[in-house]
Amino acid sequence: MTTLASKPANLDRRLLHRARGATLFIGVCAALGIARTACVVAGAWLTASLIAGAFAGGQSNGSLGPQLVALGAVLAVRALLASVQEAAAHRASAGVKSGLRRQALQQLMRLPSGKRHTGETAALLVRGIDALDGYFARYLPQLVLAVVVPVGVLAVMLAAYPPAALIVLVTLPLIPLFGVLIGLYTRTRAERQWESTSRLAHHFADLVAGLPTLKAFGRAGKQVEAIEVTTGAYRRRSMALLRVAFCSALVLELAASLSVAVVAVTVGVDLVDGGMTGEAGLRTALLVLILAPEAYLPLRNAGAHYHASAEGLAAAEQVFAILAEAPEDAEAEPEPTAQGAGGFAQWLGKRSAALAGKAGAAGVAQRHGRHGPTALTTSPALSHPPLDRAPAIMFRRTVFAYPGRQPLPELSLTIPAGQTTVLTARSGAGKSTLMAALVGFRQPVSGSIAFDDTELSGLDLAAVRRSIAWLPQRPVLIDGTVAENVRLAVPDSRGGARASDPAVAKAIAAAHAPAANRTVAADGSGLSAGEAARVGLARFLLRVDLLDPPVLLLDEPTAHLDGDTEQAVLDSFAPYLAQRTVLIASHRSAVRAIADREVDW
Ligand SMILES: Nc1ncnc2c1ncn2[C@@H]1O[C@H](COP(=O)(O)OP(=O)(O)OP(=O)(O)O)[C@@H](O)[C@H]1O
Repeated sequence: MTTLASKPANLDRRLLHRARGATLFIGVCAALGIARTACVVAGAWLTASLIAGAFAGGQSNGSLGPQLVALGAVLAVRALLASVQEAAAHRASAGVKSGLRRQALQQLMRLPSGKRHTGETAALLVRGIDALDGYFARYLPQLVLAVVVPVGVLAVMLAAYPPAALIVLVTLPLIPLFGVLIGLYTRTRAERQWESTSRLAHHFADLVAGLPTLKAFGRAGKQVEAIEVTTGAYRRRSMALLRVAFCSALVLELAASLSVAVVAVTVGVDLVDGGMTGEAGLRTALLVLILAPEAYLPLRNAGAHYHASAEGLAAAEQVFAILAEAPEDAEAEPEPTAQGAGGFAQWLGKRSAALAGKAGAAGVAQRHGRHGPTALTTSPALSHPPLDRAPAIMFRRTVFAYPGRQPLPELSLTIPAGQTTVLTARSGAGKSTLMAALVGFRQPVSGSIAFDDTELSGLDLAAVRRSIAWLPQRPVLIDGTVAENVRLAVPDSRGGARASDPAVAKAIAAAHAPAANRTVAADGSGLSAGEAARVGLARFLLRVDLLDPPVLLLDEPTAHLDGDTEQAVLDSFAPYLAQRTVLIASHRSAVRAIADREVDW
């Protein structure tokens, strides 16, 4: 983990830089701080005058009335300013948090999947970023006050009674000095505390995900001990951090109290010695005594709130580490099959947003007419796929390799344009890998892939993806209904198109998928393997119908189906094969029967 101690100032700068409106917020804090300083001085002056007037000046209760009203008004304004500052701080904090979350999520979508643990990421983006409230809503406003208030108070004290101002001037730096020393110590502890939080979230998410397996093997009970150990570590670290926070608050309190005591003794001695006499002398003495603690208060508060902000800063450091990561492939988007269902939905969402961005005036079916009268009604917002005709696909001496595995054999293959080719190579030969490569989710280690005469590496990958409908071997499902899962083919997006209910219903019927309102769980439970495969197929058909892509990739489309259903499904997508470059991975004879050619290697 990048340590917070390494570049704290830099982190603050980055935080403020990322925070839209943070500069304005600091400006507001400074203005409110100046107003609050004026209130502090006015309140102290009125209180001192009231007391001195009553005791030394012999003023009657009636003549003190206006001063009492003025004091009440000053206190009310001071309270109002505090609440305005609080509201502004929470508003600024909410803006910063949502901005950071958005940026981190966008970046995570660009980064290769599987690099981070879900539980840890969720804890970072939810609880971790929430902890920034401590920084923006409490620490930062106090820091601004810690600069503005002491300066104002010192100036008044200097004018009223220079010796007291001198004492405050000398002792005031002790507060930030102690604060920094304690801060350096607590920073490491705050980081450890954040590590514990991440580990706990990580462990818990793993446990919940693996619970069915653990129950099946009778090991679920054993996990209670593991959870106890992790939560115990978390509790101990939280308590250690709290202990330090309490002790440091005590130290700062002590330093401030001793300094105020020195001021009080100096003023008291001067009063006794006769250096300050009469109503004016008493008023000055009281003014100095009331103002002295006010000079220390914001610094003490800033020190105390630093601890509240430390966890958020540790989390922010991790968010910045994510933001600084360079995506392996700037164009590449996360692989849906390798991701959680939410990731898949977002991936499709991004695609849909891209499609909406290139929206044309006419519907896809009208423009292309590949389907003739069978085409489903589409929204006019859906775009024309960028590859406007079915291309030939060439693999030229292409080699794929997975980390830690022997590279797959070199492949040289031409898939003719506008034909249906069935790949019948043995299991493990690389059929799925080849399809994933066509949508840019796998890169060959040598050789090349070309659409017609243009190499895939030279094409706009996003545009290529828009020209392809891909049915992976194991389509990803999300928690929801069958219809919601199917609709992910072209999901809703801001300003984007939405597949109509009849279009979804037609795709479900064509794929012989379960009823639209059937509930589906992300892990596929609630559906048989065949039903889940048909939900994926319905999603594929909907995408084909709405986007009219010239390239279709189907990975074992009928693997889990019985003979009759297989035939019915094949009949339903037969009309979509014409004039498209279609690649199907399958060994089934019914699938081979609909192909123009077969390829083995
Ligand atoms: N993520 C991965 N990590 C490591 N190895 C992998 C990964 N995915 C696939 N492989 C390996 O790459 C080889 C090709 O796999 P691929 O799934 O492309 O084959 P396939 O021809 O589609 O197989 P099947 O017909 O069984 O679906 C296999 O040996 C497989 O074990």
